Amino acid sequence: MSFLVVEGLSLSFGGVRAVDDVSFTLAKGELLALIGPNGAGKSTCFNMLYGVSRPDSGSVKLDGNELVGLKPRQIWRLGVGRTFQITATFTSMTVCENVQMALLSHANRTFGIFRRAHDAYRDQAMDLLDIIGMRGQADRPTNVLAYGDLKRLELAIALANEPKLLLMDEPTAGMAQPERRSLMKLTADLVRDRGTSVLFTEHDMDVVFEHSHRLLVLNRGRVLAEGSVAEVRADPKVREIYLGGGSTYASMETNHA
Ligand SMILES: Nc1ncnc2c1ncn2[C@@H]1O[C@H](COP(=O)(O)OP(=O)(O)OP(=O)(O)O)[C@@H](O)[C@H]1O
Repeated sequence: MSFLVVEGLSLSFGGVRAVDDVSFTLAKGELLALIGPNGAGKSTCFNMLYGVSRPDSGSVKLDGNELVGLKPRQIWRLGVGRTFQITATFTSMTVCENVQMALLSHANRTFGIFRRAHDAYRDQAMDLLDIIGMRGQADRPTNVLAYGDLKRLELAIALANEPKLLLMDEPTAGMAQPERRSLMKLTADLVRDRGTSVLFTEHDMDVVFEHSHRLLVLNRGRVLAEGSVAEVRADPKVREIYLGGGSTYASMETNHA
């Protein structure tokens, strides 16, 4: 059964139909890539799923619950996590404290109620750092971390909420190729081990082809194609919109042929 059901989602900005009658579904434990050229409507779609923008029309149902009209915090409470294009961590805190903050927030508590800040949820935070391979960096301040480590930390922070659905908006933006692959491999492992559903946007077609279970292609706000990696790659309409894309198209042609 579909866990997320999106139907007829539309939003215009002035005369621009940024998202135009978009419908799709996502199953439990599925990794769905939302791809398309610049300005296709991917971020606008994400913002509507997360309650940041309200659609002009359409419906977003998570496990039967309507999300349209809810605020981001309410959507987060229903088990939707999000990572951002620009990483958001508390730079004055350590790696572990950032995860502890997220765990406290999930438990609806604040520092200082029961234990000292340093101790609260430390063990659980360390478990999450284990998952992302950062236990050894637990007590480093986040402002000295390499960019790839920050992105992994951001994933741990999103996981602290035990999301049933994780929205990842260009999770590998700004990362070098090996780091990109390793972050998405980590995400794919989480999907497999925890049954989390993931919707992600990504410009790197190597990453998309390697890890997605299914692809949804947007162009000018509309769904252009949908299907398995092989189906989408073979679709002439998809090839056409990527023709001007240089390396992106080359990647479609060669690396995975
Ligand atoms: N707040 C806004 N006000 C006006 N127009 C907007 C706004 N947000 C997005 N748009 C327009 O809506 C269309 C879709 O933009 P969107 O950012 O969703 O695309 P995208 O697929 O995420 O692009 P990119 O890959 O470059 O991030 C574009 O034409 C964009 O200029």
